[in-house]
Amino acid sequence: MDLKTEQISFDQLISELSTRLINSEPAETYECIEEVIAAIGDYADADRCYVFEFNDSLEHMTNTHEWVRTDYQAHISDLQAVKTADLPWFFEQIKTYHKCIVDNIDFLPPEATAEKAEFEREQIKSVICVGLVANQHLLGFVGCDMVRQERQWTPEEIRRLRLVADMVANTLERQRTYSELIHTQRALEKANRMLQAQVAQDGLTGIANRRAFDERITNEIQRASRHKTPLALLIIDIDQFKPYNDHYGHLQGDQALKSVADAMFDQLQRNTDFIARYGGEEFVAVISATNEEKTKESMNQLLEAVRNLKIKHEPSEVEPYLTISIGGYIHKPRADEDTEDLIARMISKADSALYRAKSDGRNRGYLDT
Ligand SMILES: Nc1nc2c(ncn2[C@@H]2O[C@H](COP(=O)(O)OP(=O)(O)OP(=O)(O)O)[C@@H](O)[C@H]2O)c(=O)[nH]1
Repeated sequence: MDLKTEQISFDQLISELSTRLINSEPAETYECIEEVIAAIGDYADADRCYVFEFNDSLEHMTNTHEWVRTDYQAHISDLQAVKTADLPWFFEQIKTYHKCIVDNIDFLPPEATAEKAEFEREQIKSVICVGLVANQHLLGFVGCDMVRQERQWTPEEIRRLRLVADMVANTLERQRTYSELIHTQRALEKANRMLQAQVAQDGLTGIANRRAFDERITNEIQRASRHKTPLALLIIDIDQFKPYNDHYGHLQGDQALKSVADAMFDQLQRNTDFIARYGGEEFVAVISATNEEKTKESMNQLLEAVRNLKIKHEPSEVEPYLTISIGGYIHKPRADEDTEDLIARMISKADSALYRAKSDGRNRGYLDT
């Protein structure tokens, strides 16, 4: 092949490879670079062709891609996180001139003793490396080794490797930007999820708030209507909480509210049911796919869980410890029922049952159907 024909065929190869890199998905970048260095190594008649990447502080370099001619030894596994300070002459060449060209390792300058030892270890006779620079950042280098014989690298070969280096550098830069973008996107999604959770959470007790309840009851009514299963709504109110606050103070009142919320939450968690703070010292629970018997059982468990806390309540006329009263309503939603009307009706029915529980002495639960 004469020089002109060879140049044309190389330019064609570069053009094909760069098209492939440009069109590659970020996930395919790694494989694409592998293909590029294999094509270049083979085309340039080198024995090895590789890419190294620096870490951000330029303290380490890692061999990320390697192509090796058949029967020659690969070195990628022993060239991971190599300290740049261990090859100071080489690193200086790449950093300052963005290239390091060695035709014959016997003619390396005296200060390159570490480099000579490393080249000998890898049986390298000649080597050429060109810096990967994108947006004025040195990302690494691409290089070719000659093991078979020495080689005088021509200006044309240096020019070609520079083209390859620019192509790889831009691809890596694009990949980094993409990874940063993904990272930012994940962080944003996480922040968003946390915000959403906060929006649905009661600040004092940490359980769901009224807003979350509104959403949940709507969904549960629609689900119960589709599955034709009964749904129970409970309103739970702490007994004689005003005298509790008056006697123990508002701060201790807050503490008691948290303990009651925790105990009820733990109790209902087992049934994958839902409890929210409805406001003040009032809570609301939704028990799905249930029946009268199971709902009464859940109500008794809630009453018992709060009694078992044994939170002292001296001024109470009910018990010497904190208790709750519960009003419930159980209903099988029909497809023709308006969800909003039904929510209002369920709340009102549960409220009436609660009123009766309070009137009959508190520390009890009534369920209406
Ligand atoms: N510590 C504290 N108290 C609250 C909070 N929200 C509401 N309360 C108090 O809860 C008490 C509710 O009192 P009432 O509605 O009169 O009812 P009660 O004393 O519990 O009596 P019964 O419900 O009839 O048993 C009021 O004193 C409110 O100040 C809160 O976030 N923290």
